[in-house]
Amino acid sequence: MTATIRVAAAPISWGVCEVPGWGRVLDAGTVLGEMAALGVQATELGPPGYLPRDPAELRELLGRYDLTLVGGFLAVVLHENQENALKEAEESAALFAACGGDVLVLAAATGLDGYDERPKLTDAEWATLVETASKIHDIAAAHGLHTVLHPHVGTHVEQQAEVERFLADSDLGLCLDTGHLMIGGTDPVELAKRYPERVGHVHLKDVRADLAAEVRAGRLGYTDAVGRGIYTPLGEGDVDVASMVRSVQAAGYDGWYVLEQDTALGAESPDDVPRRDTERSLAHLAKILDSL
Ligand SMILES: O=C1C[C@@H](O)[C@H](O)[C@@H](O)C1=O
Repeated sequence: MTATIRVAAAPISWGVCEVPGWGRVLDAGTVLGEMAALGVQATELGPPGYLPRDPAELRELLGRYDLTLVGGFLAVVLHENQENALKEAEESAALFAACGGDVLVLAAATGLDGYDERPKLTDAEWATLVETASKIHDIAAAHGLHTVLHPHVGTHVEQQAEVERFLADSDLGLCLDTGHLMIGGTDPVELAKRYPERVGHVHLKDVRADLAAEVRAGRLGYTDAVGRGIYTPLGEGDVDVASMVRSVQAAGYDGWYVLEQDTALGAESPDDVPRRDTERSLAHLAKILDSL
């Protein structure tokens, strides 16, 4: 029997990223049209400037492509300037909820542009980070959303010790992003098995282990690694996606599986790369579901 799961896509697979100067950006009509043509049901929102932020306009646009909204990613500084983080969270949560979203995916931004550098936090700043995340959880809950912390390269929750520290210090669930976890040195399958009750959202990515090791060792910058193809379609890298899906399904996970292959389109990259790669990921996922 084929298991039924909720599958969504994310704009980053089409090169749409919150990092200034990341790469060539395809227009929203192309991205949404291709998502719909591939048969995904929903999308994460993507960064400001990509889709309208007026709820009625956004609902109308997504509706035109038969897509619903999962929620969205909010990378914001949590370790200082709490008032600003709470204001941004309130605005994002109100928008996600008004458009039918159910999850706020939070990342502990450094305050620098991009994900290549990471200043160290003091214990006091870490405590503020945890407290701000908890307050954002409450703000989102008031809008009917759940909040998950997304361990992410180039943020303050990247490496295994930081993921474990966050799990110990906070009650929040995690966005289990198989790619960012692996690059940060955490085995996503093992994490999912150890903390099944903390998996609140899933971003499915595949990653080349050789390039991930170079990034971890500090011999390759993250942006350069993305340019060299550290992210691959599902099934073509070194993440055990099948075991991950089996493990979270067996634990009763019933949230979204968001297909995300972080992509930076160069001036010469063909426009059809994101669609082709996502199609390959969907085919791999379908095989996994057939085997459940
Ligand atoms: O969840 C995510 C949102 C993206 O926009 C971000 O750049 C990417 O790395 C990611 O994992």
